[in-house]
Amino acid sequence: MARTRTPDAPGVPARRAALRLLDAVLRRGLALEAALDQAAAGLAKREDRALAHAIAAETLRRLGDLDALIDSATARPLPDDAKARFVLRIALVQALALGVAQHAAIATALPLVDGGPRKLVHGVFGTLMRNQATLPDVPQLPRRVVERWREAWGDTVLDAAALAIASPPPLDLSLRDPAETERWATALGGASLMPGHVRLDDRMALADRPGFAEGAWWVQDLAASLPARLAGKGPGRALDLCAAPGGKTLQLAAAGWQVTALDNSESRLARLRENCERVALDAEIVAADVLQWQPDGPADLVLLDAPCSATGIFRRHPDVLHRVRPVLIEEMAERQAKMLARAADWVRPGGTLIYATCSLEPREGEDRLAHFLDRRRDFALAPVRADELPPGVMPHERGWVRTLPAILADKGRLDGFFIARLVRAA
Ligand SMILES: C[S@@+](CC[C@H](N)C(=O)[O-])C[C@H]1O[C@@H](n2cnc3c(N)ncnc32)[C@H](O)[C@@H]1O
Repeated sequence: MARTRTPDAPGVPARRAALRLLDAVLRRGLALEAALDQAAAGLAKREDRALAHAIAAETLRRLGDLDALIDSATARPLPDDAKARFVLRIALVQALALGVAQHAAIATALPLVDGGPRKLVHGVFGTLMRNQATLPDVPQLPRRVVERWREAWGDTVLDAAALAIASPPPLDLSLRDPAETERWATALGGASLMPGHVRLDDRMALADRPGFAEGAWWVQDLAASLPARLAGKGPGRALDLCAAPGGKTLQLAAAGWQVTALDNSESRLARLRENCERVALDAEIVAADVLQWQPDGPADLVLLDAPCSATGIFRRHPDVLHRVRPVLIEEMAERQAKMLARAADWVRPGGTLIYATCSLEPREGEDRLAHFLDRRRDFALAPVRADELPPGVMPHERGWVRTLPAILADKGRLDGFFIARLVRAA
């Protein structure tokens, strides 16, 4: 006979959704954002959905430290996938990182154990609280990430990456009109790191901020805004490949390009369309697969913001720290090589190709560029100059851009991006 569960007390459904989210990321390898709709399906209130997301995201940022605490308080380590471990992570992260009162954190977590070891969970949580357990100031990164990034970038960048997840990332805005940078930085109470950019530190709702309704700006990480900045100004025909939700489309359109924005995700294109409408900028929108589609003719500019492991945006998407494995990186690198080969064919002689990924994996950046230049003698790097980048960000000596979490450390840091600008021989 099916067991009926007594209805959850207030506060429990959000924690149950957080548990489903963690399960989706850690046991099924899904992306946090992709799992959110299903995990939070039963939650009527937006605040509950936001709380479930915040608990899961902070748990993923702090996973190693939470597990170390749990292991310090159990006689034998709980299996990695034990429900008791998941529930303890959820209770502890609330009490130690999210400012939830201890009694509320444990009272709303215990019902998640269902028929499991409630006493054990209660006991471990109680012991840690009595011992005044704390989380370290600098979170530990997962071992696999440490190994990969140490080899690629060294210890300084690794330390910066750990520090980068200790505090919430700033919110960057791109302005429709860079000439109005000072005006909007003042009106929004933010700081500008280069023309057309404003950085905010508070978490006020976007729609309540000056300039939102009139479409004066859109949310876009500063590093993510660099590829389209490096395209310069139109006029000309631009293909924005893998365009949704459209940050770069808006930049290109605002800079005077006649943009065709292509993506294979209808739902993400719907957001691109909304963004274009709000900001009153125009683009031709195409729902298609880069690996199948053909344009009518060549373009002056092709920007390929290729799908990637997204490990460069680990501050906002900490799930990548746990679910991205070498096999996924290789799959992505292969797809990027195919996309880049097609994108290159669509650039007119003398035109520009920009390749970008929000990844901290050289396989998706530097290696892709080397592989491409080896095969396409009709393309050469158009070296990026320091004065095209925010002060404090330098191009690589060979002309591409690699942003790392150690850059602009005192100003809120940057996401990890790789950007190469190439020209096709005339
Ligand atoms: C890094 S995101 C793009 C971000 C976007 N350029 C921006 O600035 O807002 C990568 C995009 O690639 C799209 N994508 C993945 N595979 C694709 C394919 N085969 N053809 C077209 N788009 C694809 C995804 O739907 C996703 O929107």
